[in-house]
Amino acid sequence: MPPPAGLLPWPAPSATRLATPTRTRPPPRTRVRPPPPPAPAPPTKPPAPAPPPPPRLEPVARSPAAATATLPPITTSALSPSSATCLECVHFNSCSGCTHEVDLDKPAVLQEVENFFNEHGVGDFTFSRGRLREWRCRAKLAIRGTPESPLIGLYQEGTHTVADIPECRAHHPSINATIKLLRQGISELNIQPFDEDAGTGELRYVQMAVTTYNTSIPVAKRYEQGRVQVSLVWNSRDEHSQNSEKLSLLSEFLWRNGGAKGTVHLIHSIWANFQTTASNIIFGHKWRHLIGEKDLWERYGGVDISLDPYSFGQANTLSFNALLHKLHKYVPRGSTVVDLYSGAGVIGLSLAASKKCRSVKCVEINKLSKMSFEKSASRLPPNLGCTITWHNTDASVEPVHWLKGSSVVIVDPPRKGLHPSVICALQKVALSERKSYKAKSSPTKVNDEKRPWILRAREAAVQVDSTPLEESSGTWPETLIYISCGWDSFKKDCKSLMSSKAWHLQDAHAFNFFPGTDSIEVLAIFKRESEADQKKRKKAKKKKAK
Ligand SMILES: C[S@@+](CC[C@H](N)C(=O)[O-])C[C@H]1O[C@@H](n2cnc3c(N)ncnc32)[C@H](O)[C@@H]1O
Repeated sequence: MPPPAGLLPWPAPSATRLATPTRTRPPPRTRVRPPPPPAPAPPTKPPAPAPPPPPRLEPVARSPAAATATLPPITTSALSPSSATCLECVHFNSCSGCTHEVDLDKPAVLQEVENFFNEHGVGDFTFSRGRLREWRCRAKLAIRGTPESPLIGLYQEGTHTVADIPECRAHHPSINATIKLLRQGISELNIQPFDEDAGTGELRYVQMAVTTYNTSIPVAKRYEQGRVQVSLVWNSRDEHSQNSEKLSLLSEFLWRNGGAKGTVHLIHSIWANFQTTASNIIFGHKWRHLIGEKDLWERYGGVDISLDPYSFGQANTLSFNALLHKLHKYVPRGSTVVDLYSGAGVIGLSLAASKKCRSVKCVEINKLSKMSFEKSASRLPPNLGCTITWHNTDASVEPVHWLKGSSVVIVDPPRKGLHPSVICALQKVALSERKSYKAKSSPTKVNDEKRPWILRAREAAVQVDSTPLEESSGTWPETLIYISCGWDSFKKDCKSLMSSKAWHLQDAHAFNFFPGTDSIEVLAIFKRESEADQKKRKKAKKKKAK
C-alpha cells in the first residue's frame, strides 16, 4: 500500500508512527516540475485570450458509485491533457508529501510496472488513473508551532520540522476545511502545540478520516460533501488529567463551528487519543469518543463498512473501490476465501456478500480491528449462507493453517511485502508437498491442538453465521490474489512465487492510489500451476526452441 497517510505507511498493529518522511513516505526522488513555458513568439495577430486556469477538480468528479460500477478503467493510452494533470500546489517545495508536480496521471514507476507485467506474459494489463487531486480521505498530521501560529502538516524531508500545508491539493477538501477550523480553535483557545524536544504542550497530532457515505444527499454530491472523523492526539494520560478542560473546549469549538449545527456540516465526529510517551509513536492506547456519531460508515465493494479511528483504513476511497470492483471479478461464486492481512475485513466481507462465498476467513494482527469487523458484519444481508470468521493473529506464524480449506487466498500485506514464511507456505501448498500437508494437517481437531498461537487466534476469533466451516476439506488455494502498495517488494515476492513454478501470473492491474508520488497499487492474480499445465508449458517451450 501506500505512501504514508497524510502520508504514513500502514499503521503497525498497535503503534502507528509519524516517522520522518524518509522512512514513511515513498523514497525521496528528484522532484519533477513542469518545464518553463516557451518564450512568447512575436505577435502576428492580436493574442488570443489567456486559457482558463486548470480546473481545481478533474472535469468530472467520479462518485464512489461510478468508480465501482460503471466506468471502465482508463488505460495509459487514454491520458487527459497535461493541464489537468499538474499538481499546482503552493506547498510543493516545503512539503514532503508529493514528489511529482506534473503528469499525475502517470506515476514515474508506471512504465516499469507495465514492462514487468508484459515480460511475465500479462497481455491485458490495465492502469486506472483515478482522481488526481483531492483524493486523500485519510491523513495523519503533526501539530507544532505556537498557539498564535500553529503548524499543521507533515515533516519536511529528513527532519522533524513540520511544514504547514493548509492548501494541500491531495487532501479531500473537507480535510483542509477542518484543518482551518482547528487552527482557529488552537489560537482562540490558546492550545499549546506539542514541543517534541521538551515533551510539553497539549495537542500532538490530528488524524482526519473522511466518510463519503451520506445517503441523505444525492450520490453525485457525496464525495465533495464528505465529513471528517477528527481524532485529536492529546498529550495527557486520560480525560481526567489537568489539561483536559482545554480538550473539551477545543472539541466543543470544532463541533459548534463544523458539526451538525454549524453553518456547514463538515465534521462527522470527534475522538480523543491520549499519548504521553516521548517516542515517535503517534497514538497511545486510550481512545475516547467525544462528540458526534460514534460509528463512521463508508461504502466499500458494495457493502457498508464501519471504520473506527484505530482501525486500518485505505487513504484513497475512490481508487480502493475501483480496485475492489476489479478484484471481485477474479473470485468465482461459491469460493472459500482466506483474506490474509485483512484489517477490518473489508475485502473478505465484500466478497462474502457479492460472490456467495461458502466461507471467508480474515486474518489480521491488529486486535483493535475486531470491533470494526463485527459492526460491518452485522450489516451484511441475512442468510448469506457463508461462514465468516475474523482471527486476531500473525499471518506469518503457521500460514499453512490459514491456507487449508480455501480455494482463493487474498494477501494485502504492508509495504514491505510478504513474510518469507507466507511465501514458503504458498509455494509448498501449490507444489507436490501439498499432499503431505494434507496428510499432516487435516482434519485438525481443536482438542488436539498443541500450538498456543493457533489456540489464541481461535479464542480471539469472531464467527458470523452458524454454518459449520468446512475446515476439514482437502481444498488448497487455486487462485492467489496479491494486492500491493510496495512495488519493489511485490516484484521480489512475485519472482519468488513464480520461480518455483508453483504459481503463474495470470492478470495484473495497477491503480493510481497516490497521485503526486511514485507509489502505485497493484492487483495481481496468480493461478496454481497443475502438473499438467507445467508439462504443457515445457512441451510448448521445447517446440519453440526447435
Ligand atoms: C495494507 S493493510 C490492508 C488491510 C485491508 N486489506 C484493507 O484493505 O483494509 C495491511 C494490514 O496487515 C496487517 N498486518 C501487518 N502485519 C501482519 C501480520 N504479520 N499478520 C497479519 N496481519 C498483519 C496490518 O495491521 C494492516 O491491517
